Order: sequence, then structure tokens, then C-alpha cells
Amino acid sequence: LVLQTILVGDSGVGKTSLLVQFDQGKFIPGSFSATVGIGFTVMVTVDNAKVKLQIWDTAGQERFRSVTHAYYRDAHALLLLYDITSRSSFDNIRAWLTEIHEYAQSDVVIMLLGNKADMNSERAIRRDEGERLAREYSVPFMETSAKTGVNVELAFTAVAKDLKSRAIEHPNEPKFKIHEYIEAQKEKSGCCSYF
Ligand SMILES: Nc1nc2c(ncn2[C@@H]2O[C@H](COP(=O)(O)OP(=O)(O)OP(=O)(O)O)[C@@H](O)[C@H]2O)c(=O)[nH]1
Ligand SMILES: [Mg+2]
Repeated sequence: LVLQTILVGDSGVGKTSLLVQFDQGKFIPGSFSATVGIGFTVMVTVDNAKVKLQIWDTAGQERFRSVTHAYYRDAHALLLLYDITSRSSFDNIRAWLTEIHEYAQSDVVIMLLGNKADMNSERAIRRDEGERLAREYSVPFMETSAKTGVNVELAFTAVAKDLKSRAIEHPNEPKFKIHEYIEAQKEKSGCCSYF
């Protein structure tokens, strides 16, 4: 079972940095060159079972857009990022969602992430704006930081859990509810007093 996950969002929101933080547990400052379809696989343990996540990084720049479209079709999950210090990256989320609905499978798992949560003093998007947008589209939401690592693991493991519960039928078990899971984990990690 290999679950395909792709990272999308405007150039500079921190997709590659988030992936590096998840993979290596560190933040490498400075911009990465615009990335085109870099993929790697990680094993994530979900309820004592190992799930293989294949994660694809994409480039946010417009000129790479046709390459990105090719990844949508096979994706089981999409992590859609904006940068909390960039109003335009947030405003573009609607356009990204339109594109996702056009090219991705209709049952794709989408998670909205407001990245760079460590840059609170330069914040342009309040957290409740992110929450409201996510509610409008019925997608889970959290703020992350590729720099400090806050919520980075949670974002990927929540997606893995959701995908696994969909891929494997458990007729006698209650359906996994990603929203509730995330809210419970956020409280546990005490993440939210951080902001
Ligand atoms: N403070 C802070 N800086 C970040 C964070 N995530 C990324 N950055 C910085 O933001 C810039 C862009 O990060 P990238 O990871 O290259 O962005 P990207 O989304 O992959 O951009 P493209 O590949 O062009 O689409 C870099 O200078 C990163 O160091 C974060 O969580 N906090
Ligand atoms: Mg990148």
C-alpha cells in the first residue's frame, strides 16, 4: 500500500522546507531552487501498522504548473500550503482549490496548512481566517512551521491515518474522523498556546 501525497501552493510558501523538516527533522535556511517533482517515500506508523507514504514536492511557480497537474491525478492526498506572512499566497488558495477539483480525484484528501507560524510578528493572515476558509471547503486545517517543526509530523500522520482508514475497510470500527483527530492532537501537544 503506497499512498501518494503531494505538496502544493504558491512559490515560497515553504513546501520544500516542510518536506525537509519532516524527513530530516531540521530546517535549512535559504531558498531551495524551485523544485520540480522531487519525490521520496517514508514509512509512517499508523495504529501499529506501517503505511508507506510517497511524498511529491512540486514547484509553485506558474511556469511549472503543467508538470504539477500531472501529479494531481494519482494523488491520494494533497497538502495545500499558504504562508501566514503573505496575503497573496492565502488569496490564491481558492484558485489552487479550483485547480485541484479540476485535476485531482474527487475523493482526494485535502489539508490546508498555514506555514511559517513562527513568524508571528510578520503575520498577515490571522489564524481564524485560515480556519474559516478551511471550514468553507470542509478541509482540515492547521498552522505549521517548517522552521520550528510545529505540527509538521501531525500534518503528515493525520493524512496517513485518514488515507489508511479509507484504503482498508473496517466495517466494525467507527470511521476515522480526521477533523476530530487533529483537534485532539493539537490540544495534546499544546501547540495552540504557542501562537
Ligand atoms: N521562518 C520560516 N521560514 C520558512 C519556513 N518555511 C520556509 N521558509 C523559508 O521560505 C523560503 C521559501 O521556502 P521553500 O521551501 O523553498 O518554498 P517552496 O514552497 O518550496 O517554493 P517553490 O519550490 O518555489 O514552490 C525559504 O527562504 C525558506 O527558508 C517556515 O516555516 N518559517
Ligand atoms: Mg520548493
